[in-house]
Amino acid sequence: MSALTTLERGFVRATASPVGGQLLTCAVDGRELLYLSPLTDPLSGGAIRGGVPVCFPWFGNGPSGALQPSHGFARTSRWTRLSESAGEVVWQLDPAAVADSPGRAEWPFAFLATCRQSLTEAGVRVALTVRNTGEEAFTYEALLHTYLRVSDAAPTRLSGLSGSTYLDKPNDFRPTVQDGDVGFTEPLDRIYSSEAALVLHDSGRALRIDKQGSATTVVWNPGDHAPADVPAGGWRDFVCVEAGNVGDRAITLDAGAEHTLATEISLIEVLATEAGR
Ligand SMILES: O=P(O)(O)OC[C@H]1O[C@H](O)[C@H](O)[C@@H](O)[C@@H]1O
Repeated sequence: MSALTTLERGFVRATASPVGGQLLTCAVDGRELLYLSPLTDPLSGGAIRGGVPVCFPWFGNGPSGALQPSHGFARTSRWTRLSESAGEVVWQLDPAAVADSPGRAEWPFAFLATCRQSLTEAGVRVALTVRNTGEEAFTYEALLHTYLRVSDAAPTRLSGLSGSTYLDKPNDFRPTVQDGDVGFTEPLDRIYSSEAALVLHDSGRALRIDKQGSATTVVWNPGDHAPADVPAGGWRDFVCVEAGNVGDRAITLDAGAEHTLATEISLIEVLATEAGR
């Protein structure tokens, strides 16, 4: 298994893994924007807990609720590094790379996926392009499952979703309208219908989350019931804000068509408390 890729542009540094074609870390002037669990191994071939996993061609267990692996075969597949420069890496996944992957038989279409990770002046842009290289139309879900590092999830607030409707997963996907900022004082798992840009207010800083080609945003924090590859209390170290097209906003591509889903994470404000540390 080849090593991690490192990127550098100005004050921004990042690392990425061929497993999942996945961005792992991105620091601006030494301030890490992404969470990466200390219990995860980015080269083992299993799902990586943290960074920006690429979920494709389905979200969760798919429209039927029965598909495996969770979030599709792309995140545990080995992607090919197509090109690399100091500030950008492009990964590619094609049918040959997933021929033996669990779940491939349930989604057998001809596709080409590229994931472009480009450093910006204040963070990183991740863009997933999926092309239909076959002769029949297909439908897929995709999600850039971004783990944003925070100093403490509990007082963190996410603005930009007020007035949007979300499906509340823990409550049988009940449609609910967001009133004001999203807080993280309790576990949450929501699928918002929204194309809006967002701002995450941590106690020491603010991150801006921009999206393109994305009709849904998933917001997730597991609270104390975090998966086993998150250390005890580790839920406080991240919130997931995930640009995607899932559920009834899945993408259908005709033969030869392509679609790009992108998210850009930028450090926009550092408060005195963090600037001094
Ligand atoms: O444990 P994973 O397969 O990585 O999934 C982690 C989480 O991803 C998304 O945010 C889903 O909305 C959650 O329901 C899921 O628990």
